Amino acid sequence: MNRPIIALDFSTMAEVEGFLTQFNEPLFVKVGMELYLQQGPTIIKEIRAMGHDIFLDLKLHDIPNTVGKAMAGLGSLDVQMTNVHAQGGSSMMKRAAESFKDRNPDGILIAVTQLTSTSEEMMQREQKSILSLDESVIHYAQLAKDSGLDGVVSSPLESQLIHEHCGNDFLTITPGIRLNEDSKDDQARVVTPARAHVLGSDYIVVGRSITKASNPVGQYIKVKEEWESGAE
Ligand SMILES: O=C(O)c1cc(=O)[nH]c(=O)n1[C@@H]1O[C@H](COP(=O)(O)O)[C@@H](O)[C@H]1O
Repeated sequence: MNRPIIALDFSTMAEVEGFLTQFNEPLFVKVGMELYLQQGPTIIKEIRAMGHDIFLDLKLHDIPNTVGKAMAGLGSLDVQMTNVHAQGGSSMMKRAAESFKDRNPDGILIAVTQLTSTSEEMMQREQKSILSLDESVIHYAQLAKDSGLDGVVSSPLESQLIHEHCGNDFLTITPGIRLNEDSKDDQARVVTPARAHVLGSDYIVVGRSITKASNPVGQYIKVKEEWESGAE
């Protein structure tokens, strides 16, 4: 079972250090826009030096040339996973994959399908999509697969469908994870770690349930046990 990925949604190195030094094991952590855009590439070096694996989540979405060039930079950083937005299209994703894999052949490149903060009602009202949420996620997953990516980001609610359409080796990375007692915050499609296991997600991404807990290590262990056992 892959370790739960902890979203380090902090803005300073001091907060990151304060959080990570509580743990006595190598973690898989996510560095997102909030942290990377304020601390830059140094944060990657610092976290790698502490022995943790990194998912660099910048969700690149621009014209193919720009994303290709930006991915060349990210490919030179020592990260284990990174992502783009599938809505940027197949040419953009192909350029991203070429640039990233050229420099980091073992790195995992994934694409966001529909954000877990998006509901079906919102998708149809704001994106004017004629597809259902499931259809849209499958469409983008297939496009990402055909463009040479390793997997997609979605809610665990779509993991089974993605595996049915794109195969079991195509990775499903799933945020929007909440324990039963947690609030949903700004997420629309939420699932417990146990349910994500049952639905066949390959990775779960967990932020506030762990980072805002009074005992983050205890909460991480709880999430990990639920995720590994599939029982709440
Ligand atoms: O790409 C992501 O990681 C991502 C995609 C998505 O659809 N939804 C989503 O929540 N995320 C990220 O996953 C994390 C979820 O955080 P929490 O809601 O605090 O658990 C955040 O850092 C989001 O940026």
